[in-house]
Amino acid sequence: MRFVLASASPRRLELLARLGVTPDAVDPADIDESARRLELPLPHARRLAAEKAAAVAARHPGAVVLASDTVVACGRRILPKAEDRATARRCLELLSGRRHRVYSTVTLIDADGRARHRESTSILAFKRLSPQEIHAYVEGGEGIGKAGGYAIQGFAESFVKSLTGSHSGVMGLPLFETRALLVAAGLQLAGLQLAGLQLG
Ligand SMILES: Cc1cn([C@H]2C[C@H](O)[C@@H](COP(=O)(O)OP(=O)(O)OP(=O)(O)O)O2)c(=O)[nH]c1=O
Repeated sequence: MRFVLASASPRRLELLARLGVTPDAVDPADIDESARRLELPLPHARRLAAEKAAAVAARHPGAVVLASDTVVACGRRILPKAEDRATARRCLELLSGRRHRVYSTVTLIDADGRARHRESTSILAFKRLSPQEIHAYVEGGEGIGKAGGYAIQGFAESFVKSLTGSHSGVMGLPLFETRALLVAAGLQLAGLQLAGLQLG
């Protein structure tokens, strides 16, 4: 069975490797990720994971395709993926001293073309960040290319006063939900087998 990861994110490939899964191909969907007017954060994340999976499945008939989307949200507001320093700074100013949510959605299309979906919601509280801390973090560049302008897998973990939910979900691929989808599609998870654990 061919397995295709529909993602350009190196974090997703790394996280998948923790489940003992190496895709046969990595084929980023490259779809329009802009939010629709009045679209709320979770429906937005659901729609994008589904659209990424469908776009890539169309290019790989008969393969199992996994896609994911991660959205950082402050209330009803979707924070952008910070493609430059000015955007990253605005995101951190907004997140400073507040609680926010991170939605990570996963869609898996199996070899028969059936789509299954899971999602994880995390609630994080950031410490209050001084202008100097924001400046230093943004100049360091770690948050560039990341939703919400920060990377929990890096220095930004030290901004997190509390996290309820999924650390891997915040990074981009929630492993609990992903494992369940892979097992349901009949993929062999080497890590679990080596450990002699039961799947399912
Ligand atoms: C909040 C947060 C996000 N991110 C990353 C994960 C995702 O790569 C990115 C969110 O953007 P996404 O649009 O979910 O993913 P992507 O465009 O990078 O990759 P693709 O659509 O091809 O799968 O932000 C972190 O790495 N750490 C974090 O703490």
